[in-house]
Amino acid sequence: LRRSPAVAEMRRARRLTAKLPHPAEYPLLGTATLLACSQDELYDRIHKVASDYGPLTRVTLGHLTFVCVMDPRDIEAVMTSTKAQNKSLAYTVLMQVMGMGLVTLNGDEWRRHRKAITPSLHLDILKDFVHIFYKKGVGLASELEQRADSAEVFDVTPLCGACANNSICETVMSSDLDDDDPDKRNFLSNIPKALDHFMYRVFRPWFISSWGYSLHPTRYRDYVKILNDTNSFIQRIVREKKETVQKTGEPESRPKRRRAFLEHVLASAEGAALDENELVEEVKTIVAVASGSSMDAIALTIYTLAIRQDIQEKVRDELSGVLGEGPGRAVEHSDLAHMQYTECVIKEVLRYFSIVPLFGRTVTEDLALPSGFTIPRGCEVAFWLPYTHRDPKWYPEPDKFDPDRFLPENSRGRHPFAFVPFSGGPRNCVGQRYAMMFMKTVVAAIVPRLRFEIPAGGPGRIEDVPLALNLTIAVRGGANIRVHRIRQQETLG
Ligand code: HEM
Repeated sequence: LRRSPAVAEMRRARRLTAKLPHPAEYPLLGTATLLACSQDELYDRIHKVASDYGPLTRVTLGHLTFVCVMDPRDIEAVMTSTKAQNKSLAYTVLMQVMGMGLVTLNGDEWRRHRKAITPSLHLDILKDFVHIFYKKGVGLASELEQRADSAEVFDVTPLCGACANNSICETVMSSDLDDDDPDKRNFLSNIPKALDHFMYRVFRPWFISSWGYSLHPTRYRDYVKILNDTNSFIQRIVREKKETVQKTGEPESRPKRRRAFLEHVLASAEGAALDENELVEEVKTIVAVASGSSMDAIALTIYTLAIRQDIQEKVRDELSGVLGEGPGRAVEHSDLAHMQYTECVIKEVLRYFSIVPLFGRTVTEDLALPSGFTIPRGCEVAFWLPYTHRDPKWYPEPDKFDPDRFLPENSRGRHPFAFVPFSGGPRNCVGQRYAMMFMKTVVAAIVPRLRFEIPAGGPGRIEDVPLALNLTIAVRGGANIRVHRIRQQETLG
């Protein structure tokens, strides 16, 4: 675990950042009182602080000093600097929930894990996952069709969560896990609960240490049970897979198509660098980070299409051109390159909503930024993407939802770090290609089959969608929609 910086260093960091614009700070707690609110209010509160004091702001939480960096030129300097490759101290809590894997590790440990994991997320391996993504997308479509028959209004997020979680379980852990396995069901339902605990603690410094959290007995009991159940389920899967590989020489002898990510790691020379416990931690990390982000990205894409019927129709037109009329044929990997407009819509969703909006680093040596300020060592850095992704300097009319911004001719000249939904530099998202393939395939499975609509009383404009922050972004009050089956003659014109 990382230690807090020494007292002298913390004082220096506080002193040297004092001139940065910042909201009111109170003794001992700093700005924490401003941020200790419900998750429903959190997004708006942080965004107001960023808008009032950005693009370079100081926020203090207890003894920690954060510099919030929101200009793309400064973001690039931090994300690519060797002085800022370690994660923020706030990740100490995340480590307990997610495991000691890529998201939370630092230094040589992180480098060793990244080297062991990256080859098993290679394009050649991901290509074989497309048929699983498609199968799960069709499963989501049939769940939605049942709601179409009853004409009900419902929150689409949990269904997207089930689709994402099942895809991840099958592609990351095991392709032969039964959906009715009670441990698997318990595991999947625990992921969002674990992340809730994280968000609750991270903005309440008095709950950050385990001892502090144990003073809240009900929450703490629930938290410990979730952790124990999660660990034992993943241990079981890793052991089973390892035994199979040792006993039968699998997965080398098994058709490549049916292998999950974990089996690739176990079979690879690079993966041998991780022992069984490290592998458990890594799987825990990947499942946790991939599931919430993929769920919210799909739910927000559907919600956006429900609000913007014109964009929904354009996506459907493009898909019928690629896959054929009606539901079309099954998506193949080679089809994805022909879904240019669909990709632009997904990228605009990632810009507009910044699915993982907040993450951070720590600065190990003084770090000079292009804007002129030097971040003192011992400071934590926070990135708040909703500010960066809506900066009018890079996105004219930033509050307008416009997928055409991502056409190649309209992206020219934009700073590469003005669009960082997957972070950037050496610690970027290792699953970014997986995520884009998953989202495109699921959209291609559902949009030809169903029409999405916002019920009366819902937001008429994307600008009016209220957002909640729970590590990832979701629609406050639920992504409530209504769906209709698409009849064949409608698509035939
Ligand atoms: C829409 C979906 C996704 C979004 C928006 C997203 C975004 C991000 C962001 C912003 C980070 C940096 C976090 C930080 O610095 O603390 C990150 C890291 C990471 N993501 Fe993703 N992610 C997505 C999906 C996935 C998927 C599907 C996987 C795995 C298959 C994945 C695995 C990871 C891992 C392992 C890291 C840590 C990388 C490292 O530090 O070396 N993510 N992601």
